[in-house]
Amino acid sequence: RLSAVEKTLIIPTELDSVEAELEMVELQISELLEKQTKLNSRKNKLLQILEGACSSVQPSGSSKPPKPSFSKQDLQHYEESDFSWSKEVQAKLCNVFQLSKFRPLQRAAINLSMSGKDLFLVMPTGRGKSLCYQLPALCSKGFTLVIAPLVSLVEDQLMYLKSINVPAVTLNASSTKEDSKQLLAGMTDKNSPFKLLYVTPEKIAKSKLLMSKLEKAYNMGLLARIAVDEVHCCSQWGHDFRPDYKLLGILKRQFPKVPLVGLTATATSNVLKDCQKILCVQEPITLTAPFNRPNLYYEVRFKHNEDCTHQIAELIRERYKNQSGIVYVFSQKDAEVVATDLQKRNILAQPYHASMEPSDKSLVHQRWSSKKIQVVVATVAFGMGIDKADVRFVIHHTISKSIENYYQESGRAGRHHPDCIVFFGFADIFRISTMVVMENTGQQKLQNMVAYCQNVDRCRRAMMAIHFDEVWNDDECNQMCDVCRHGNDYITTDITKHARDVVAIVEMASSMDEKLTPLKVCDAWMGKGPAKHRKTIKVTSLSRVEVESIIIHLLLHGYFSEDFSFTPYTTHFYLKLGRKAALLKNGNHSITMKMRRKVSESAAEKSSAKVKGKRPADSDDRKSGVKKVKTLL
Ligand SMILES: Nc1ncnc2c1ncn2[C@@H]1O[C@H](COP(=O)(O)OP(=O)(O)OP(=O)(O)O)[C@@H](O)[C@H]1O
Ligand SMILES: [Mg+2]
Ligand SMILES: [Zn+2]
Repeated sequence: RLSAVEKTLIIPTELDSVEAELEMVELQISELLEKQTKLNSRKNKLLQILEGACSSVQPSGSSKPPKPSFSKQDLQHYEESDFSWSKEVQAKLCNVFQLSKFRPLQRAAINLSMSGKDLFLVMPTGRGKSLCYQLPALCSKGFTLVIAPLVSLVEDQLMYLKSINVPAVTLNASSTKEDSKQLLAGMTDKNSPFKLLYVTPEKIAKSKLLMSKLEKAYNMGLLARIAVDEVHCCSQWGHDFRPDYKLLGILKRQFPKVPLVGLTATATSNVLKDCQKILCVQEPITLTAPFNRPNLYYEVRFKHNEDCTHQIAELIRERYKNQSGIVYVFSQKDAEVVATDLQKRNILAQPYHASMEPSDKSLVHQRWSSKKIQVVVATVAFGMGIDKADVRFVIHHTISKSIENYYQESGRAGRHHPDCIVFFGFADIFRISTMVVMENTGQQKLQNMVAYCQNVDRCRRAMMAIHFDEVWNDDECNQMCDVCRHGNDYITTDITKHARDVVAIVEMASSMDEKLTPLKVCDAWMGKGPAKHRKTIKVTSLSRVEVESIIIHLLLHGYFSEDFSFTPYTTHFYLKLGRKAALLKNGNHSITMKMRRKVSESAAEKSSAKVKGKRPADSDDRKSGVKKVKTLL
């Protein structure tokens, strides 16, 4: 038997090696999971392609004729506006919802639903799915039952509906007895005191009283429709499975004659098939609005902090002369500052953010819509109800906090070949990161956005498509993104040595019980840190942009990770070693990275001044004669 002393000597060593091995196992697990996700998405893609191929080569004499699916002609029929309810629908669109026209597929979805069909509606986030059940609810006898996953989501909807005087209610844990009683009575009132009843799926599962009232309303013909929002939550294969959604099959079983509409922004065909089974819907029609907006040009530019507003001003004054646009910024303060900066440069710009008086906000909106001002410098608060066809540019002064947000914000651009440019700044990543620190998947979503910006070799649309789980063919971009337009304007480099050097800096700091922010790490690595660090650091000769790109790459790939520290006033972002950092100890491990070729800045600037009216990408295009290309590293 080991003596106590021997134990204290031997066990720590073994513990170390077990821990190291565990780390490796965890790493392998996470890599396998990543691989699984990729393979699954590839599988789905192949299945869909196969599905398409099979249906087009179906032999005519085959024993099982293909199921009649919803054809283009069918869709055309439902896009018409000569149904018996069309006049009322149009009037309510204008008078109640205060919208001038439908967005793609909204009319078809509403007509299908009004015709009593079961429907799955897949439409990108922010495109107006809610209208597709709210408007029919107003044009039908009785009320519509809406299932939504979150109380907060329901509250948002109720607030909005209240503001436009649509009677809607919810039954949840915080409803008082008196309210619940009144509400339940309303369900069987022929005069329907409300047109929409929102509940969470738990409520359906748990409240027998609710089910019995629904039954009664159904028998009286007052249950007009069932809407299941975020319908992908039914399926375990979806990205947001909620067990209570599994029980919603009861609705179609109990109320087979009530049309159901399921809504989601992201669902593959397999997920939808699963939802169909779970919800017990026989033959739903699926309408899918393509996420792709072919006329938008997507571009990412590096942000060199001080002159970002200058660059934006140049763009607005030259390329977008007299044309409307939006500049999205990170904070209310930024909105004020950037707007003032632009004004100083003789651009008609005004800020827009949540703390402004409602009357001021609508004044800015009005002035912009009527072209009295050219640019709105806005936080994300600027969004609701913007539908201006001639928005020529949407420039992001700061990256969005997720691809979903970016898609939605850049989507505010109009129909005439607008440019969507995002300025990708190193420091901004950490500002946003600390802002979303409390959100469940905040960091992951931000990382995806950062990866979108950092990407140099994949079509921007492809990146979004993958994110939204869409089938995508790279040719469809038509060179309408900077990556497609510039083809192979990047190089692949081995950065292992650099990675070791910069990881060593963070390691050194932590051995001295110090924490470094990403900016401090950059400085230290470039030899600008405090003297006590400089002795032990291998100072790099890389440029600032290169240094930043490498740190971002290491962060995205798990060699670094975020280390938050909270004070009563603010949250700090420090870098610490990530789960993969240990791999660098292995002499055989290597890291490669794809980087943009660096165009000599003065040359780029000169040519961008010349290409008035051309697309931004042309300014640093190889074709435009900029030959001074210096490769990175
Ligand atoms: N036809 C239209 N014209 C202009 N704006 C519209 C139209 N239809 C809807 N909108 C606006 O679009 C915004 C987003 O709508 P909605 O909340 O229904 O999106 P959604 O598709 O449900 O997105 P998510 O997937 O994020 O839930 C709302 O501000 C709504 O007023
Ligand atoms: Mg919605
Ligand atoms: Zn592209």
